[in-house]
Amino acid sequence: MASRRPSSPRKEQWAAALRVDELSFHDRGPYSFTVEAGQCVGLHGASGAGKTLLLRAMVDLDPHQGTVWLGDTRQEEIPAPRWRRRVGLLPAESFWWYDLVGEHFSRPPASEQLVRLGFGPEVLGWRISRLSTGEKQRLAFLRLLANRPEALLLDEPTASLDAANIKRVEQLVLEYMQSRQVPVLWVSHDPEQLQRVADWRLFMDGDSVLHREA
Ligand SMILES: Nc1ncnc2c1ncn2[C@@H]1O[C@H](COP(=O)(O)OP(=O)(O)OP(=O)(O)O)[C@@H](O)[C@H]1O
Repeated sequence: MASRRPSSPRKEQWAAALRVDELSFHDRGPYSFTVEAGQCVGLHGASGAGKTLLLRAMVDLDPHQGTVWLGDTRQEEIPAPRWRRRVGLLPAESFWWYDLVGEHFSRPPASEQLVRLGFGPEVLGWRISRLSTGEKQRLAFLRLLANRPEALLLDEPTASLDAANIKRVEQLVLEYMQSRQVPVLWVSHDPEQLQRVADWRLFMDGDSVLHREA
């Protein structure tokens, strides 16, 4: 983990921690943990353990008890769409509802980020139907960053990518996290990836328990 932090200029910073407070949903939980500002926590556990459900509850996509805090703001204090802009979820499978890539960006993506993930500006005119799975995953990630979320919830964000693009996405997340001091919760089945990106890890077992690991 020692060499993982790229240096980058400090931009706008929010520096708010993300705190999960006695969160339970369906028949799981309660879960409590904190991701500090500028920190990446890796979340792993067996398939079906409930990692995706946890992320969905954190952005109020499923019914739940307990709450989530971003700094001093409680999830239920602000309308769900606004909360989801502030706490950005990258789902394992991205959703696309318009014909063209560019129609899905509320703000234009940073051209430097587009280039780093292998795209030129013309990608904004591409049809969604022509995209490969990996292209969709990279573009969904860029769409998320373009909204400038104050916290990132990443559900297997590199599952469909080749080794070079995995490294680029990891690098971009860490730069964004560090320069804006956002908390990041990163779900992955790859222990080596979590070793590279995470400050510490949470293991979700089948008995609704989260174990903190170094
Ligand atoms: N709305 C729901 N209500 C109840 N159970 C659900 C609901 N959606 C999913 N599940 C179940 O909850 C379990 C946990 O699903 P989840 O997708 O969170 O697992 P996961 O840990 O993310 O797994 P994977 O690593 O395979 O992505 C699964 O058995 C799933 O079928």
